[in-house]
Amino acid sequence: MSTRQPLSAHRVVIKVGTSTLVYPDGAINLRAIDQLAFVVSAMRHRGRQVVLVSSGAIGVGLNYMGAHQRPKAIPEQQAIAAIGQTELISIYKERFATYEQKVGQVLLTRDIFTYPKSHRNVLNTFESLLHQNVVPIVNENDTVAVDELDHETKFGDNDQLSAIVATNIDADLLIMLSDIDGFYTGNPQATTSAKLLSHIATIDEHTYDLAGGSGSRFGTGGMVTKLKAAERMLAANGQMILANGADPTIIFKILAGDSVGTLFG
Ligand SMILES: Nc1ncnc2c1ncn2[C@@H]1O[C@H](COP(=O)(O)OP(=O)(O)O)[C@@H](O)[C@H]1O
Ligand SMILES: N[C@@H](CCC(=O)OP(=O)(O)O)C(=O)O
Repeated sequence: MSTRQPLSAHRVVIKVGTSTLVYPDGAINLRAIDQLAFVVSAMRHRGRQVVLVSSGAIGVGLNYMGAHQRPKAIPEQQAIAAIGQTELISIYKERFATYEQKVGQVLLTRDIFTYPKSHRNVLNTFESLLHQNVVPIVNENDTVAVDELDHETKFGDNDQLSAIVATNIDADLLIMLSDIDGFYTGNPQATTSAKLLSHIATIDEHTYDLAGGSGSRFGTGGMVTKLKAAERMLAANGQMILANGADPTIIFKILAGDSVGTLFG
């Protein structure tokens, strides 16, 4: 199965989507969160530096409030995210603690890196956390982010946020876990004949033609934002792997060079 080189990346960003953390019926996938804590802790103990970018605030918030539908109004979504983020991070803290791994919460907006002083402060925070062997758990600061056209802090896109974080902290590899085995020649939910692409060296408009929107009820990005994230990584001479997060121990296979998911770059 091992058709790729093992990935020696020292600094790795892992992005995990709502679809990995929340079941389609709205329940929290505690097993996935536990496995994630196990894998990330193991990577850390083997000398890698890992940053986790985790979605799920809205999905977990809906579950916590016993709601089944994502509210339409932005303030209500932001309130649900505030509630869910608290719950999400406390689950992470507890699960990571069983593997003797400390975590720190970092909430960011996408434009943070465009302001020199905040940029410097955020980078210093990451460096300090990593230096202290603490795993930063990042999400968008959903209560601050706004949903305005042409405004960079558009609400709800952790795919691009993860690539912005990865390129700014000079991570070599972005592992993006979703609810699908990788990038297909079309949205598999709409096109049954769609085929998995194992390697994409360059991204152009033809690649975007193959990408569709989100397949889950609580996720936001779909494949377009994942391609944009991959483009950012490639432009910074990094790599991105899109793989299925149903079993987060797939990360061990990815790092070993097994041919799973789609490798960009
Ligand atoms: N070309 C494609 N290849 C794979 N999945 C695609 C493609 N186009 C659209 N999709 C959809 O994108 C979904 C993953 O995006 P999303 O629902 O936002 O997940 P996440 O919550 O992990 O970010 C898949 O489940 C699939 O339905
Ligand atoms: N920040 C929001 C959603 C962000 C988002 O991009 O969601 P997803 O498409 O599942 O990665 C949350 O935590 O619910």
